[in-house]
Amino acid sequence: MLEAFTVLFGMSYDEKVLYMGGHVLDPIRIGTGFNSKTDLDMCWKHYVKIFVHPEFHSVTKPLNFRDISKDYSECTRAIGLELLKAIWEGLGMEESHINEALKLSSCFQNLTGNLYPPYQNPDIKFGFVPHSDHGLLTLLYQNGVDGLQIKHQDRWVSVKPLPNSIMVNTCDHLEIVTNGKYKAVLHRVLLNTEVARMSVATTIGPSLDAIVEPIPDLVNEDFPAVFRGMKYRDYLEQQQSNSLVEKGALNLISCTKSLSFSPFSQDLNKIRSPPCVISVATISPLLCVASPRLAITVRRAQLCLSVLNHRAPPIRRAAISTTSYKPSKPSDLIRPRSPLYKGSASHLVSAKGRLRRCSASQPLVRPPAARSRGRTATSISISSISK
Ligand SMILES: O=C(O)CCC(=O)C(=O)O
Ligand SMILES: [Fe+2]
Repeated sequence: MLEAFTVLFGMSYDEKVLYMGGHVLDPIRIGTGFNSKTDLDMCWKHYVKIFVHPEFHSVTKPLNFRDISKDYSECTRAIGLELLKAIWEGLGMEESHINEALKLSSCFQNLTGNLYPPYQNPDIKFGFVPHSDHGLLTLLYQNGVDGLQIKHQDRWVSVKPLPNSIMVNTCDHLEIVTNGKYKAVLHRVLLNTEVARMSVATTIGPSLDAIVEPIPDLVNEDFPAVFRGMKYRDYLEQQQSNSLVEKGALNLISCTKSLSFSPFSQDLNKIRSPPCVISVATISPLLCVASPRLAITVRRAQLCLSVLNHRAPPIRRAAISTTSYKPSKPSDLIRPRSPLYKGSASHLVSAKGRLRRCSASQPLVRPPAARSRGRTATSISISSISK
């Protein structure tokens, strides 16, 4: 898949311009930064974003892109849905019940190729600014170049790309539907001055028409709903149309009242009025596999309280280890080809609305997977770190 995106990024401006500058809900978009209209100077990257489910879309060139991306999307969707099943089970929730609430049979899935050309400029720090993803889970494949970091216990921690592995990030809608039991993981990408980084991210979310709110089974007196319901399509549009500011979109639908946790209920009663924000992600909930404690951080201005001792939902391990991404087409990403990307110029980098050329003459580092002919991606690393 990386290879197909590499060819796509390397195509001429004329071939790509068709997909540039559209609406955030257009099924195929090519651009620069996060949202070309709002944050040109903040994210040093190019992207291709394609909606692949419930309707499958594809660019027409490169010619093999359609087949490869269809195959990749189907495999990763199967993994994502299997992981979600394990999560529902761990929380003691009825699978059918939650699938209905999120309308998962017509779940939304997008496929994003990210290209971060090497760059050195003291004014631009990030390939991708700190953010959380909008969906339920994001499955991420990287080309082996460092840069990705996640926020863990208020510190940014580098996540080493593991060869042949897909990393899983928990996203905003998992936090919403589980009423904050699972936290969307904050992540960012630092710029690399030497080599280009590439990643393929596929996010699986509820149906675009689902109005998502905390599932009633997880709402009670001790844990009142921490988010308001919102249609996923509206959330997506809002999140994608604005600058990404950490968990800005999620915070907008955070409830600011009725916080009555013990043992801090007294303190929390004092901070019922806005702008109290609950559930800033300090721990990726999937880290619960390793850590049985889930921290919920409640913040109001400078005030931080930690509510601990909530038992973390167990993950059904079998679900994680029995499913893996197996490219079924020989043309897929693991086929070696050297170098992946050479000498061509990309016109995609723009600043303040002007398109300017960016030479990407440095070859991309070959993904570790490419070195081992015929190997499949066999492991899934959960987005988190072990201490
Ligand atoms: O390139 C990466 O590793 C991260 C990409 C990402 O966060 C995203 O596409 O949402
Ligand atoms: Fe992301």
